[in-house]
Parts: sequence; C-alpha cells; structure tokens
Amino acid sequence: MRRDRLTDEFMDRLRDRTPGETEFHQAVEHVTRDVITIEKAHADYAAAKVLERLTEPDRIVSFRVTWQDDAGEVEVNRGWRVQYSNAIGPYKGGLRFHPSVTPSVLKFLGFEQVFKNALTGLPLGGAKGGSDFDPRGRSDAEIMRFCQSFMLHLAPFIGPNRDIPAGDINVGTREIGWLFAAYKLHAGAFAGALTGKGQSFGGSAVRTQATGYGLVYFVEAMLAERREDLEGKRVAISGKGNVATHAALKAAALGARVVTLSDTSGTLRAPDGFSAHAVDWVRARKAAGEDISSPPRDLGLTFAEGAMPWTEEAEIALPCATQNEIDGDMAQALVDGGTRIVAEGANMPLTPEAADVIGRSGIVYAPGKATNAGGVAVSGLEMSQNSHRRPASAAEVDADLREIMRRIHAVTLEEGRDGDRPDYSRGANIAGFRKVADAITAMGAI
Ligand SMILES: NC(=O)C1=CN([C@@H]2O[C@H](COP(=O)(O)OP(=O)(O)OC[C@H]3O[C@@H](n4cnc5c(N)ncnc54)[C@H](OP(=O)(O)O)[C@@H]3O)[C@@H](O)[C@H]2O)C=CC1
Ligand SMILES: O=C(O)CCC(=O)C(=O)O
Repeated sequence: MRRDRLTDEFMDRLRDRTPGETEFHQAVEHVTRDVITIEKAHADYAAAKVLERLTEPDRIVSFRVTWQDDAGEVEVNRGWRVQYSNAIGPYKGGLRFHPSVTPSVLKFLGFEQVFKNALTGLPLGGAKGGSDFDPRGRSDAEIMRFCQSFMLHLAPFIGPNRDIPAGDINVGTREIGWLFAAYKLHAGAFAGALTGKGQSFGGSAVRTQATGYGLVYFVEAMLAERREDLEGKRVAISGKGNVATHAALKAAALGARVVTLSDTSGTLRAPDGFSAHAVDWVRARKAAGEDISSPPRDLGLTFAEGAMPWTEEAEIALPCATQNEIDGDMAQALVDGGTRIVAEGANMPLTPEAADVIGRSGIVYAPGKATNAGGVAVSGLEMSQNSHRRPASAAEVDADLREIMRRIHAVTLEEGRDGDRPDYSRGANIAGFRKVADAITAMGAI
C-alpha cells in the first residue's frame, strides 16, 4: 500500500483508540490513504474533522441472545448492531450470523456500508449487525427460535425511518421472514423495518439476485469502457451463496464461461462453464447446509478439496465469499494466470498483501463498496415501494438496478481516472467520502 505521513499518523491514533480491531483498521486505512489529502485541501471538511468523525460509529448496540435448542438446553449468543452513520439517510445494512462475527468485523462492514450506500445515489446511511451464532448443524426450528430472540432484543432500536436491516452471510429471505414476524409483533404494526422480505409481504422483486446481478452489470460497464463485453470470457467466482450464485447465473446469461464456484470445503471446476442447472445444484447444497464436494456426474464438474478458485485461468475474477479470502500468494496466482479484472462481490476480500500484489500488477481492480452496491440499492428501492405501498415489477427493478450500477461505474471512473488504467478504488473512496462529508459539514458540530 502507498505510504504517507498523514495517513500513518492518523492510523496510529486510531489504533491507540481501538486496539485489536484489525479488520476495522484495514478498512479505514484503505479509505484514509485516498481521502486524507481531500479533507486537508477542503477547509470545511478539515474544520468539521469529517474523517475523525467517520472513524467513530454513531453508536453500537450490544445484547445477549438467549434461546432454547431442540434438546431444551439454554444457549447464549452475542448480538450487535453498529449504527455507523445516518448523515445522508436512515441507518441501512445487513445482518450476519457467523461465528467469526466480532465488533471489529461489524465496524469494518458498517464503515464500508457508509461509503457504498452514498455511491448508490439513494438517501441511505450505513450500518451493519449480526451475531456470533453459527447456524451450521442447527435445525430449522433452532434457527427460527434464534431469529425470534435476536429480533426481540434488536427491535427497540430499528424502524422504517430509523434503521432498516437486511440479510448478509447466513441471513437470507427465510431468516428475514422470521425476523420480520418478530419485529411486527414487537411494533404492533406492519412497517418496512427490514428489506429482503418475501415478495408476499412487501419484499422487492430482484432483491435476492441484486448483489450478484449488480456485480456483473458493473463488470459489463468496465468492459464497455474498453469496447469489450462478457461474451466468451472465462470468469472465476468464489463462494456458493447468494452473491456468488447469482453473479454466476447473470455472467453465464451474458455469454461468459463461469469456471469455478467454491465453499470452505474446496472448489468446483467447470472447464466448459457452469450450466444454470449446475448453479442450481450448488444453491440447493447451500440451502440444505451441505458442502459441494460430491457433484452428480452429469453436471460436468470436478471438485478439488481444500483448493481455491484462483489458480484456474480466467480473465475475470469475482471473489464473492468473505473478507480476506485472497492472500498475497493467491493474488500472485491471479496475476500469473493472466487475470485482467478483479471485481469484488464480497466485502473486503483482499488482505492488505493481496491488495499490494494486485495494485502493482496490470490488473484493473474494482472494490466491493462500488461493485456489490446493487444489493443495498435494491433494498433502497424496496423501502420506496413500501412507503408508496406499490410494488414494482421484476423488469422495472432490474432496469433500475442496471442503471444504478452504470451510474456508480461512471462516478467512480470520473473520480478515479488515472492515465490508461482507471483507479476505481480511489474513485469509489473519494466519491463516497465527498457525499457524506458535504452532509456532515452542512449539519455543524453535533
Ligand atoms: N447478500 C447480499 O446482498 C450482500 C452480500 N455481500 C457480501 O458478499 C459476501 C457473501 O455474502 P452472501 O452470498 O450473502 O453469503 P451466503 O451466506 O449466501 O454465502 C456465503 C458463502 O461463502 C462461503 N465461504 C465463506 N468463507 C469462504 C472461504 N474462505 N472460501 C470459500 N467460500 C467461503 C460459505 O461457505 P460454507 O457454506 O462452506 O461456509 C458460504 O456458503 C459477504 O462478504 C457479504 O458481506 C455484499 C453486499 C450485499
Ligand atoms: O440491503 C442491505 O441493506 C444490506 C446490504 C449489505 O449488507 C451489504 O451491502 O453489504
């Protein structure tokens, strides 16, 4: 990573204030290197101490979640909601249920969400929440009871004009249904305090697909800049969840050959490209809580235990699993394999070492805060539909999503033009920062 004295001093102060929060420091440093000189050059931003304010969440709600397992035993987990910034709109961002969830992880995700949501052009503040609850190996009834208890604790702090959670890792439409039912009981009212709802009770068409589709629309726009398209391109994707599988389906529909999907057990390879049928099989494994190690013969897939997708030759790489999934060695494998574009479906999938390797290579890199913003953008559209009490058709939402992703691409490119090779990362950081900074400075010191 580029080094500069101002950022190093800023980061030293942050690390002193927040010891041990490594994921949070990683996310903040990435943004700070691009925006600290913008803040210093802008007298209002500097006087308002925008960056210092943006490295402290508005508040963190922390709670105990007690629930009963199928054997009747009491289980205790921890839950949090990081309400990061509501400078440009109500708090908005997903809920993650995974044993790796900590306040540091949720602070990094909330921080990223602030800039991402600003880039959508919609009035959405940033937040993130979740629990260290591990749904793996739990029955449906146990997961439902956990969701109900989690929401009883969270409900007093959210609402349609206050904070609107949605899904993230291990929180899909099914969990949102259980969370929404508990919210509705608590509030004594039917209000759009969650997005990603089922379409029969206020959910938007295309929200489930939106992050993966949006990622591919962004890549389409990157290719169009070079007068290219997806036809015939080899695309390596990691993950087997919501984002990965919908990115795979959309990329294949636009003519690309998707050559990998993966989970924590290993990587599935499809030298001739995943068919929609093969992607459906992967989705079904995820829904059943099972790994992808035994694909049926007729799907044309081979499984490599413990392997990652990045040694497979591909022009385009879409990491869609989780943070820090690509380390320096895997980034080098991407460079050696001739990858030309890395666009992030996951939030912060590159370690700092991987970001350095890719930064020094000729790869064009686009960060998650721009490329995976399609999910939250359609959540914003769901909020509008709920307020108007008027659902939109799938065709309307998909067209809006594509247009929003094109606009995000245009804005990040405009701010990130750098010779022949666009710096989308710098563009996204600066464009997101300016929007939030303008709102913060306009509101004075409070
Ligand atoms: N859902 C959304 O709308 C949005 C999601 N994102 C981001 O996208 C990423 C994926 O989220 P989502 O698809 O919703 O989550 P899901 O829960 O649907 O899927 C996540 C999948 O990733 C796999 N995985 C986790 N770690 C690894 C790893 N190291 N290597 C390979 N596979 C791994 C898991 O495998 P296993 O089953 O083995 O654990 C799991 O199946 C996250 O970073 C999330 O924050 C960003 C914007 C919006
Ligand atoms: O739709 C939302 O509010 C959540 C999206 C999300 O969590 C994300 O963009 O990482």
